[in-house]
Amino acid sequence: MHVIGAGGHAKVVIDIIKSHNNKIEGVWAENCITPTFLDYPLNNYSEFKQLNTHRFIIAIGNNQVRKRIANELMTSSAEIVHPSCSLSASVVMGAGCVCMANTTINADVVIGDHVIINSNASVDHDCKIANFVHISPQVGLAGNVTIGEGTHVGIGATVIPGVKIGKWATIGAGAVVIRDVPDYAVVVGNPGKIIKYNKIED
Ligand SMILES: CC(=O)SCCNC(=O)CCNC(=O)[C@H](O)C(C)(C)COP(=O)(O)OP(=O)(O)OC[C@H]1O[C@@H](n2cnc3c(N)ncnc32)[C@H](O)[C@@H]1OP(=O)(O)O
Repeated sequence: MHVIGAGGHAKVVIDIIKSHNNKIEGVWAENCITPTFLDYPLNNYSEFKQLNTHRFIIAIGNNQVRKRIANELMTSSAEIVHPSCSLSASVVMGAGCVCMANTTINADVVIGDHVIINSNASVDHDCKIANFVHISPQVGLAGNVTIGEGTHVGIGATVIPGVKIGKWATIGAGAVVIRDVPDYAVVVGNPGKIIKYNKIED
């Protein structure tokens, strides 16, 4: 498996790949400031396309960067699921997703492409999570929550049933979201309130 990215998120993804006894075939980064990453030689991402392989994971936590690279590569990529993840058989998951340790994803959840479900997060029945979303560690999504493309739900946030969160929004760490959130909104606190809007071109 090839890993694109050489930051903290990539370290955790590499651990998951190794937990399945799969080999790390190469690590690739846009800015190779060091010759190695962990124990692996660091390769320049600009040369990755020439490999023409679908055995890769985009291990970059930033949702916009992950989307740009996914659009550049245009091939399906692997999904990485930690062995401790509790995944309902009815979950539908797109390409390039990462589910980290101790995540729970319950019945009829639909997850798009290149989504991160981070450690100890809980995604309950019938949630719909669009492409390039990041659900941070310890997040709790109740049933029937909808999350739009590119949104980042911060560590420890909670979302009550049926709430719809728009695209490229940010939910602050520890927020309790009890109302729908518009596109690009940044929401913090309990109950969650909008403090500003992201300036993102998607
Ligand atoms: C494995 C991993 O590491 S996964 C990564 C997980 N990362 C996260 O969970 C990060 C989540 N990010 C946050 O919570 C951030 O604080 C954000 C995105 C909500 C806001 O960040 P910024 O845009 O830099 O806002 P800034 O720090 O200037 O704060 C603006 C105001 O909101 C308040 N605020 C910021 N974050 C929060 C929060 N989580 N809860 C309550 N209030 C908050 C600040 O106190 C400040 O209030 P003030 O104007 O009265 O002083």
